[in-house]
Amino acid sequence: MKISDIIKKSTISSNLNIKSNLIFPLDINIDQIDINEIEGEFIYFEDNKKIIGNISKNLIAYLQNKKIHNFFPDIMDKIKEGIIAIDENGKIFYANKNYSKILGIPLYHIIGKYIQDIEKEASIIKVLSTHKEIFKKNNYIKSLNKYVDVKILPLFIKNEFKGAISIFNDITEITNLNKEVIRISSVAEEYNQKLELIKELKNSKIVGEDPKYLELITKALIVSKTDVTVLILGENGVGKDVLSNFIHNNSKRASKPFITLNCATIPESLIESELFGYEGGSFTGAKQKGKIGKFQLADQGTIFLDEIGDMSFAMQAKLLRTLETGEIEKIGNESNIKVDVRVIAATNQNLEKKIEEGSFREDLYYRLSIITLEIPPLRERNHDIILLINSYLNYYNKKYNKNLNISTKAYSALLEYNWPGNIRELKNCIEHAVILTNGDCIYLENLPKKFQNKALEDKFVTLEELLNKKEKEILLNSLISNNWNKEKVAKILGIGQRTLYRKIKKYEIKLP
Ligand SMILES: Nc1ncnc2c1ncn2[C@@H]1O[C@H](COP(=O)(O)OP(=O)(O)OP(=O)(O)O)[C@@H](O)[C@H]1O
Repeated sequence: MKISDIIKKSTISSNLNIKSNLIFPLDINIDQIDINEIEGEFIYFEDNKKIIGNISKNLIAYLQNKKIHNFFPDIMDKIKEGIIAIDENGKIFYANKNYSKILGIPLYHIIGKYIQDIEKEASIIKVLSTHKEIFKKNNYIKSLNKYVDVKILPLFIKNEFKGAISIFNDITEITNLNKEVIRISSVAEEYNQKLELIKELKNSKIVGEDPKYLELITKALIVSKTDVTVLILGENGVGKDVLSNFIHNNSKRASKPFITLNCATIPESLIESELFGYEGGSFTGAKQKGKIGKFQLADQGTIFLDEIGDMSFAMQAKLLRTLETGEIEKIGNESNIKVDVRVIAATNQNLEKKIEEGSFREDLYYRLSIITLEIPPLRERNHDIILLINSYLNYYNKKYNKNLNISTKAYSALLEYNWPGNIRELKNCIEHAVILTNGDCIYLENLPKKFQNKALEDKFVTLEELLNKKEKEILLNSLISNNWNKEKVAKILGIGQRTLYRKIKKYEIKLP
């Protein structure tokens, strides 16, 4: 310890007539003072030939007795920072225990070695030439995959450069925690965007009782209990998104994120960063903070890759690698990151045909289609059309604060329609009608134009077709308005119950 560190400086009158053997230079080390030669109570110190303060002999004796350098290694080992000191050539002459613990290298591998041989890119090496201090926050040490806050100070003795000391904190845990916080808040952001959709899904629930559809839901329920990759096939608007949500919600991952990526709406150039993310500053135009990809957002949860048929061939290879290794390659980050994600993909395209054409990878197809669920189009789920009309009428009545019924004509028109846009089209059509209808009933003219054109086409059918149509309409009308009570309907229409059943079968009327 130096005197200059502990003395209170003040100019002392030179009239004191101090003996010269009581005066020492200010930069002297405590241990260099020979206490036995001192007679008086105080020892005086001078700087530039001026006495600038004194310290009691007792204090000097006490400090000499304590021999601070004996405690020094122990103190240094007890602080949580890692410390290393090198001489002016880079040779390591000191490292505390925490240095060895943080870096996972035993001290005997460090002391006496050159820092240049141990960590080629260590910042302390720079100080050997600049003689300037360095403070770095959140410094990434590549070889150890650790983050540290580091202070590096040059060491001088009598203005001569003698080496450098580096003091650093391991902040890997905090950094990782921070990353997790950022990831979670990105998930929350993603969820916020979907809140409206989720609200709607909750209210509308899954509707479907058609045997084909029920078989599909049962299969989905079995599959949901496993982690296997699922490929959902089906035309636009049949409910692929709904089904993948259903699988996630019934899986053990239900409380974890469900993240969606529509491969058709993301430009080819962005899809890799959307899926895998990138490190800050890894390419021109990259955000400073970097970006967390959907795979990382979905960690422990499910990722839904919609319109997978639109993914580019190059991207398909990267996706396959992730599916096979369970790791992602973040752009700008050399080490791969492990993720635990269940993958559900969907498409309305014929992937086998795409394989033949050479635009879809066969190996990816087999990896994705371990389980394939095909959703039947709405036109093949006659009975579900009725259920969906009723369900959406209910839903939109509530939403728009109305209490509308549907006229028989409008009902028949909806039932006979071919529904190329499937459930989405039906849903939109009911919403359209509910919004535009004043009064208490939705009539044919309240439906979108395409249904009215269909009604006009009726003029060109044969008499028999027209009669059949009318008969079906009357039957349906009676069944609906009598709550599907067949006995009552047969009575009202003046026909036997058997005849009624025959006609129901003939006109393929599905009973609820
Ligand atoms: N079984 C169902 N019961 C009630 N509503 C459904 C059902 N299936 C789908 N829907 C509704 O139909 C609409 C279309 O569904 P979804 O988006 O899941 O279809 P998709 O097949 O994924 O469409 P796309 O091919 O355009 O991606 C949504 O509004 C959804 O709520």
